[in-house]
Amino acid sequence: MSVLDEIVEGVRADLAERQRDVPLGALKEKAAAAEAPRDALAALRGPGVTVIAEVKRSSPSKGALAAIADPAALARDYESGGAKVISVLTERRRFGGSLDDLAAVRANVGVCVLRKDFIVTSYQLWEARAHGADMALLIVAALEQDALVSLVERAESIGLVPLVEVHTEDEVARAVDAGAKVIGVNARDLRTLKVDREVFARVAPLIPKNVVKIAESGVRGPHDLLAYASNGADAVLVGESLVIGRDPRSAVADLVAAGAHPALRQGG
Ligand SMILES: O=C(O)c1ccccc1NCC(=O)[C@H](O)[C@H](O)COP(=O)(O)O
Repeated sequence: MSVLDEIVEGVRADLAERQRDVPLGALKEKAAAAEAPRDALAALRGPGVTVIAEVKRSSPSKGALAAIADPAALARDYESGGAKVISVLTERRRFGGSLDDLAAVRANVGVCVLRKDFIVTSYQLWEARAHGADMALLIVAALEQDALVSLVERAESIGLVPLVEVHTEDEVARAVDAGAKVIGVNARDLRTLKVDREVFARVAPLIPKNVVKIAESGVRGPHDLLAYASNGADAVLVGESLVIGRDPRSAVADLVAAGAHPALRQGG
């Protein structure tokens, strides 16, 4: 069984418990009462390279990264550094996250919020919206094509922008076929955990021009952002290097400054 399979197995077990505790009807009522979603597509298409900063306590590849007692405070630092989207890992077993983290971040920042998890059912999309998310991650490698297509449609119908994650050329074709408007190329192979920053350069040219392209994983600082941007990234998603550093606000500000360089794309 691959790491991804193991993670998804745990996610399904936790999900079954939540589904017993909170009926879908109650979740839909909570989603209806939530603040309207913010315009994530506009944030991603804005000028410069958009920085998506992640709240990440631990990971299967590195184990514990940072305690993050107050995810909302970290998210506020990210926002004041210039991040336009905050990614919140809500998976519990391997990443130490929760839906409470998502709600706390939503309540404390004005920018868009992404639910980063291993979403396999529409119930999780309703959870994301009910806890204030504007975007939700859908990982192509974790989904059959029919499920991917219906989750993309369902996410959009409830006001979420789906970030459809790929790692290979074939997965790009599946994401495009599913109607993704935002595709993230993860440099990390979720089956082996190996990070290869060259994957973006190889795979991104296959993504249609009108689709937002996000480079995920492996950004250690401005030089990596610039390399991804030179290969067409509209945004970068950064976790580990921000949470292990001493000053996440300045680390985000440095990335934002690099991404605002006039030689790079200027939005649209
Ligand atoms: O981070 C991991 O080890 C990991 C393992 C298995 C599935 C997903 C994993 N990470 C999720 C992510 O995609 C990253 O958190 C995100 O792209 C940020 O990456 P990084 O900046 O390298 O922390």
